[in-house]
Amino acid sequence: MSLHIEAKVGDIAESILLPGDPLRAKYIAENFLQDAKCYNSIRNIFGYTGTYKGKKVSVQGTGMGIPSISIYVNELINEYGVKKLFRVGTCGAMREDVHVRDVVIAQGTTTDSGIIKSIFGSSINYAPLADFELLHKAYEISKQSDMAVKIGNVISEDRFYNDEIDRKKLTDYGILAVEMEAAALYTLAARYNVQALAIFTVSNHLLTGEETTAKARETSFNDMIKIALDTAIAD
Ligand SMILES: O=P(O)(O)O[C@H]1O[C@H](CO)[C@@H](O)[C@H]1O
Ligand SMILES: O=c1cc[nH]c(=O)[nH]1
Repeated sequence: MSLHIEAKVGDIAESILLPGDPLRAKYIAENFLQDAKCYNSIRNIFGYTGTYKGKKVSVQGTGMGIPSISIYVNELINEYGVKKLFRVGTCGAMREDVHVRDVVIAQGTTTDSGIIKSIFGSSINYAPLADFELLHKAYEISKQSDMAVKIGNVISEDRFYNDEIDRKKLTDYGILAVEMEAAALYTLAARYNVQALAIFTVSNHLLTGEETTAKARETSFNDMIKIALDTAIAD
């Protein structure tokens, strides 16, 4: 048992999906995994282990923001030996060529979070990147299934409500979308020499104000979840 996860060592698979929303973890366990068992309910940040196509996979909520995901990622890697981590999150589209319900995969992340400065100081602008092997597999899987996927740079912002950031400049420099955790996932995965990939469903559009209905979101979430699970079990 770690401080925030009550599982025993061995209860959590080496490959894990990480939604921010603990109820999305429950949804994934109930709809995609066989024989899923809940191993964590501390703070209602649920975690489950089951099988997908015969292989052991876990899914763990991480909460919102870099401080929260950092706790779970640290404990999963260092206390439970997790090796492949897939964030399955929602994001807000920032460009016209990214649409609501698209799947976005973060090849790299940009961030205004203090995590980079707190590790590297002010003279290094570290670039948190996806694991290339996982990114390549996820891209191939999405192509085989004809899923619309955009791959590129996303911004992991510290504040959900942020009207002071220069979004025009960020989109001019290629940022596709905004979310709140991937930069920490990629930075910690690099630090501990494990593999990580962040996959998103676009839940809203920052330019048009468009949002998804709960039902539409569920279907497009499913594409993201399938890409993550099939990549998680690929050899
Ligand atoms: O849907 P999740 O995975 O929580 O991700 C996004 O949604 C939350 C904000 O509503 C933040 O955690 C953001 O990164
Ligand atoms: O962080 C997030 C996640 C989804 N949509 C947003 O606008 N921001």
